[in-house]
Amino acid sequence: MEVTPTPIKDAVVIQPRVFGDERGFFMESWNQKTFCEKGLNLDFVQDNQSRSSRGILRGLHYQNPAPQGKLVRVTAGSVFDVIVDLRRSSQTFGKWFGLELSSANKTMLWVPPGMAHGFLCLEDGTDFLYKCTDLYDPSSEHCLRWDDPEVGISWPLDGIVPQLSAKDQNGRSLAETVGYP
Ligand SMILES: Cc1cn([C@H]2C[C@H](O)[C@@H](COP(=O)(O)OP(=O)(O)O[C@H]3O[C@@H](C)C(=O)[C@@H](O)[C@H]3O)O2)c(=O)[nH]c1=O
Repeated sequence: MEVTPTPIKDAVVIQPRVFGDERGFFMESWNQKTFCEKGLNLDFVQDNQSRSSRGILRGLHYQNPAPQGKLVRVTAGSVFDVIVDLRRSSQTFGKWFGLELSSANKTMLWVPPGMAHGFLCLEDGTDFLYKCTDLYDPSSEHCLRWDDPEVGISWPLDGIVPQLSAKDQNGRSLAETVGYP
């Protein structure tokens, strides 16, 4: 597998090794030893899956306290996945990074604790899978608004009018964010 840095400190793009044959393909989506050898010494305690239609935008979510690191990927369809650094001591505080994750490219993103995370679904029937380093804690969940001008995310909307949950429609700006130290 290949691990590539992103502009956000500690966040990396992971390209798994894919073994294709006449039956289809095989890949390791998580292997504690090989990830550890690449500097990703991770303990996961929860796995999640969501299905979305084209135009659904989930995010940008974070838990504070009890931040979650997330290893994210797509097994059907495609998304534009985004992280925003909320660590006030980080040189990239307030900066965003985004990339396409799809069943075709099989790319994964390691989202370290301290990020707001979300995605725009680009295809109907998209399945989004992720492993988390901490448990879901509704009492500590927050939402950074997807279109905060101070963050300035360039979403690939291409005519899409994003559809958000009621909770996400009430996301806060970066200035109002409960950030991390
Ligand atoms: C996130 C989560 C939700 N739920 C429940 C609560 C609610 O009734 C229902 C849907 O929850 P949400 O609307 O928060 O689901 P969703 O908008 O998909 O939330 C997810 O968005 C992406 C972008 C992330 O990064 C995740 O960490 C998570 O916040 O599922 C759990 O039981 N466990 C969980 O871990």
